[in-house]
Amino acid sequence: MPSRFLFNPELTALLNETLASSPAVIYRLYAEPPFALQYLSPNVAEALHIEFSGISSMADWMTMQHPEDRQFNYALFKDFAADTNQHQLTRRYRLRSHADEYVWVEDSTKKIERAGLVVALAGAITNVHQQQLQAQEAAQSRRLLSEAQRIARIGHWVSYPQQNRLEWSANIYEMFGLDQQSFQPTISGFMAMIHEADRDLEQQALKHAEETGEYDVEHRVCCPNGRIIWVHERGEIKRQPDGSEQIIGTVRDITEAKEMQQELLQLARTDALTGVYNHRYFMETLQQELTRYQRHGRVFSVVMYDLDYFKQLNDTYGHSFGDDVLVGCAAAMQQRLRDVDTLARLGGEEFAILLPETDLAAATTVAKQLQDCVHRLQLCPPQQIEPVAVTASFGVVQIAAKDVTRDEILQAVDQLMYRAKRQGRDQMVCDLLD
Ligand SMILES: Nc1nc2c(ncn2[C@@H]2O[C@H](COP(=O)(O)OP(=O)(O)OP(=O)(O)O)[C@@H](O)[C@H]2O)c(=O)[nH]1
Repeated sequence: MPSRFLFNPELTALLNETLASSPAVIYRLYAEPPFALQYLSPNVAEALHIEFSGISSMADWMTMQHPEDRQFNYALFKDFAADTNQHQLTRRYRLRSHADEYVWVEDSTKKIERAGLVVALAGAITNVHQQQLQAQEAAQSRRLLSEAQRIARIGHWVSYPQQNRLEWSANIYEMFGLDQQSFQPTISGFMAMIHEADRDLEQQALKHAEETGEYDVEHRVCCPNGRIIWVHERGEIKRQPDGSEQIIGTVRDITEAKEMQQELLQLARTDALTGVYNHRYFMETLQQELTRYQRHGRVFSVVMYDLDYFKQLNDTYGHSFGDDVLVGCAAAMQQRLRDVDTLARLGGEEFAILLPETDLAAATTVAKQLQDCVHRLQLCPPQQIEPVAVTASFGVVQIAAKDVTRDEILQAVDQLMYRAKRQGRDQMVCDLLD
């Protein structure tokens, strides 16, 4: 025990006896540098596992501290002692133990004042080693989790539907391009960020969650910075003892995967040479339109066309020029058609067009305009000045029987087109399929 006490020895003994088994080390210092020690409770070795002999001032205490904590800690302490507005200082630092290891302690110092003057500094030091290690471990786990979530583009959230309250992990703010300090998420605010076209999906997912407890949905989010991203959300409803609900979930940025999926889907639907739809997609779309007609009587027509004397064109000007004609012709047609129409290359130089909500008269008008498009193609073969005249033969059919199949439709329009070929080409043959 330090022997330099100002107190009455009897009182000191009493104090030492009282504090001997205390978990906190109690001390008292002079208020002026070098902050000499007035009193130190006798439990230092037991409570903090450190060797205290020879400690008589703050400077000595400093030598016991971890080199990384020392400077910062002393500066903090001196500022506190000098600052008349600061009455208490609490900080954590490491002290060298008997075993030459460092122990985390929490040191809380208060000013003792008499008649407005600081006469001493008194404090308590407690061993917080385990607590600090656990806190550091927890902080490290949080950092790792956050980092892993950032890499995986995942965030986690908790929503409280009854209170319109939403809590987001830091990654979500980053994902949506929002500032965590200034943006306050709410359920209604987030709902407003969901892409209009996906709101029904979201409502269905919420309804499903009410029934099953599980929430699972993919939708787009319109971020305030103008970016539109795709996310996959999964969650579980937790019912609280007070009857309220809480949904805990994750959100994953799947924009890249979605874009790739869309690209692949587009590739799978597209004819590589001309960029218009391919045979398979045309057949799917035709089936859908036929089903709509059978259910709701929504009228539609199909046009098929085939370029005339295309073999001759290939043979004369080369296959590559033939390709240019196919591409140029498809592009001209596409430009003329509506967004709802489906232009597809069925193979070779044969194309088909699905015209929803179009009767035979309107389909015939469209086919005439397409025929003009072909006539107007101004494509010059290599080393030629004059463009080549291109023509096509057209078959046009309006579906007027509900019991037909899509193969029968294709067969019918194909026959009409071949009739146009037989009748001399560069013309169209139109009919009802009833
Ligand atoms: N350049 C090019 N030619 C193709 C392509 N696909 C098919 N062809 C050619 O198109 C030609 C079609 O010839 P045919 O079926 O006899 O038809 P056509 O010469 O247009 O005669 P009609 O249709 O009766 O007027 C063939 O020579 C095919 O090789 C293609 O992708 N590019």
